[in-house]
Formats: sequence, C-alpha cells, structure tokens
Amino acid sequence: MSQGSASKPAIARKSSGLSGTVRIPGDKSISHRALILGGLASGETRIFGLLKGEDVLNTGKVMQAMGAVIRKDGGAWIINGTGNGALLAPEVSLDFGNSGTGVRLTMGLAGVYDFDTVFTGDASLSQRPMGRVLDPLRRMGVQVKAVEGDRLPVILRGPETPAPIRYTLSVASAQVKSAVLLAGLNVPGVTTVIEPAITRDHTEKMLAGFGAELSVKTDKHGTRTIQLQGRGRLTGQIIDVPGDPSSAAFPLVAALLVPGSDITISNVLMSPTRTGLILTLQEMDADIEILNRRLAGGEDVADLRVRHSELTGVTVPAERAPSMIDEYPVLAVAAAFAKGRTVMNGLQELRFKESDRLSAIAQGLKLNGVECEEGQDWLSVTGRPDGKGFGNAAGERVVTHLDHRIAMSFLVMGLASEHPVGIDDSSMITTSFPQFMDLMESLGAKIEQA
Ligand SMILES: O=C(O)C1=C[C@@H](OP(=O)(O)O)[C@@H](O)[C@H](O)C1
Ligand SMILES: C=C(OP(=O)(O)O)C(=O)O
Repeated sequence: MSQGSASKPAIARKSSGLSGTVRIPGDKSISHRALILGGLASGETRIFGLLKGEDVLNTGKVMQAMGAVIRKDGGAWIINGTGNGALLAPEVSLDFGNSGTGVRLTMGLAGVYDFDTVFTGDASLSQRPMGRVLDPLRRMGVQVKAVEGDRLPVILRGPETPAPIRYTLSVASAQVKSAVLLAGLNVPGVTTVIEPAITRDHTEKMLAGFGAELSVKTDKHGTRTIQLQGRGRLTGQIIDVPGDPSSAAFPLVAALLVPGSDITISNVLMSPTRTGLILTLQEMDADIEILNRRLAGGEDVADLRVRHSELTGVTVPAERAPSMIDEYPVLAVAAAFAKGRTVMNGLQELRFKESDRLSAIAQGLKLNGVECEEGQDWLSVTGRPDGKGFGNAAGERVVTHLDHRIAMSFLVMGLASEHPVGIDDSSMITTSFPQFMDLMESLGAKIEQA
C-alpha cells in the first residue's frame, strides 16, 4: 500500500447460507520466496499460481531492481535470475509497501552485499521493528543506518567479506530465520540458525529445492539446527504455489458462523507449520472435512468442506502460535460466536504485525458488542452463539490501522452479527488477498464498499 492511497470503508451485513466452491489464491509466503530465489538462481524459474497481492508484486519489483528479469507468460511468471552472489546494486530505494516478509527477507538477501541498499515502506511497515533482522546482520559485518529504534527507512552496506554466524532465534519468527539464511547464501562458510520451536519452513524447503547445500536437524526437544553452506550454486526451478491457508481462513470461518452454510475451499496448503487454525477450530467442534489430500509442488494440499457449526470455546496453547500466527484475528471472531470462553495464549508477536493486532482485535470486538479481555500476551473472548446484539447499530467502524487481516476478520464478523459491522478501510486487503470481496460475494456474503 502506498501511504497516500484513499481509504475505502466497507460494511458487512447478516447473510444467509454461504454456498459454493472457491479456489484460494497462492500462498503469500511461498510467493515471496519463489520470486526471491528465482530472481537469484541461475537460469529460468517458472512460477505457477503466484499470488498477485501487492506485497508479492513489490518483492518482484525489488528483484527486478537488483537484476532479475521477470515476465509473464499466460498464467506463469518466468524469471531469469542473476546467479547467486551476482545481485546488482539497486539504483533506486526499495519500497516494500506494507510487507514485513518482503522487507525482512530482502534485508538478509541484499544486506550482505558490498553496496548500499535503501529499504522503505508504508506508514504501517515504518512502525515495525527491524532490529530482529538487523542484529544478526550486524554480526555478519553489515553496516546499518536506521532511524531510532531500528525502524525504516534503513540503509545497509555489507562488508567485503561477510562473516558466517551461528544464530539462535530469540523470537519465533520465520522472517528472521529466513533473513539469516538468505544472507548466508552470500557468506563464505557455514551459516547456522538455531530455532527453538518450528516456524513455517518454506525457506529451508525451497532453498534445498533450488540446490542449496542445507541440512536440518531436530533434537528431542524440537529444537531445529539449520546449516547452510554459503556461496553455492542455485538453479532455476518450476514452482507450483499452493493456495494460502491464511487467506482460506476467512471464507472458512465465515461458513462456520453463518447458519445454513456449506462451502468447499479447494487447493489449500496443509503444511503442519500452517494448520494451527484448522486444528483449533476442530477442537471447537467445527465441521471441517479434509478432502483429496495430495502432494503439489512438494507441499501437502487438500480441499476443505466446511459447514455451519455450533462452536465451543477452548484454550489455545501458546506453543501453537507459530502455526497460526496470522489467523488470530479471525479466530477471535470465531470465538465471539462460540459457546463459553476462548483463551488464546502466547500472543506477544501479534503486537508487531501490520498493527498491534492484539489491541486492534480487542477494540474491534468491544465496538461490536463482544465481551473480551486483553492481556499483555493473551486474549480471552466470551462468545454468544446467536450473535444477538453484535455489530454496531450506530454505524461506528472498526479502525483497521492499515492491517488487512483486521479488515477481513471484521467483515467476516458482520456476516453473522445482528447489526452490520463496518470497517474504516478495506483498500489494504489487496496486499494479501485482492480477490477477497469477489470471492466472498460469490459465496453469498453481503459485503459492500460504503
Ligand atoms: O515468513 C513469512 O512468510 C511470514 C512469517 C510470519 O511473520 P514472523 O516471522 O514475523 O512471525 C507471518 O506473520 C507473515 O505473514 C509471513
Ligand atoms: C504479518 C503479515 O505479513 P507481513 O509480516 O509480511 O507484513 C500478515 O500477512 O498477516
């Protein structure tokens, strides 16, 4: 999102029985990595099913600015990469818009090169902490110029010979893990990342797929040690991007909440590092049938048949957070319609997303009549299955703070609430799920720009 684009308020109204089959657009995490690794590898990479969200398109532009040649051929994106170690110094500053993944992964990738790179982003991204990536880069010898508190804009310049590091993650973050590994591609010797608890593993899998020399060992406590041999050759690949489970979450929860619904969501990525929401909803008695489990592009995918369900509140353990980190806003909406209380633990990372999601969720729920309590790193929601009194009859709107997941979650809430639920802005939904409005409408959801 550019900072100056106009807001688009939107309203969702009580809907009846959602039905139909929808195909979810490509996974955002895998799409970023496909463009980054394809842009770096020698030879041609063909990507099918790439997400055309703004976050991902910005990553594509950035890779072009560093020498990758990218074109479209029908449904495929074809990339001719620079070859590992051969990125060009960008002549412009790199604008990542709203995307934490894009900026943090590219800081690792390009930051270790012996040239200046300038990283910028929109108002939301400029508030987010970058120290978590800048600290390991500093240890590799990278010079960092950043504003107070390691926020954007940031300028990086790598040393002539960066030093390999052994780095233990202090936050459970796939972005930090990936930044260090991508930096390691241009560092002589072995870069080691130690991950106390597994986060999404797309970078490791895809690096191996592109031919990097990489090993992953997991000990009996679940601690993972990832070792990457630097300065190896990467070779272009064919990549099939599966559907994004974090986007599937919205029609999925909508179908659970709207009485009479029965929908099928096809081609959803089912990596165990991403399915915490499905597991939690099943514990809440959600009727989610997992059909046609298959392998596509080296990942587990499936179709999900989802029917309206009477949900029951649960306690969600802190350890599950990495496997559903982006899904808490919509889980909180599901919890609002469950019988009893739902408690979500281990939510400290929600404060560092496109908005402080923990507080944005609590404020949005309260504005729409839901009883909830926000702790430092937990949220408790007391549900009311019939949605009576939910919504905002006075027309007050949820403040979305440039956060797509807050926007989509509260629109889902409106579909099952007695009164409409409005949001102040829906324009940033295009960062991750440009088809959201059309797809929801095709299922029978009443959502309008207003
Ligand atoms: O690596 C990735 O593709 C992502 C990692 C997660 O962030 P953190 O690494 O900050 O948890 C997630 O929230 C983000 O949407 C995508
Ligand atoms: C947190 C998210 O993305 P990012 O960190 O890439 O901005 C998200 O998509 O919910």
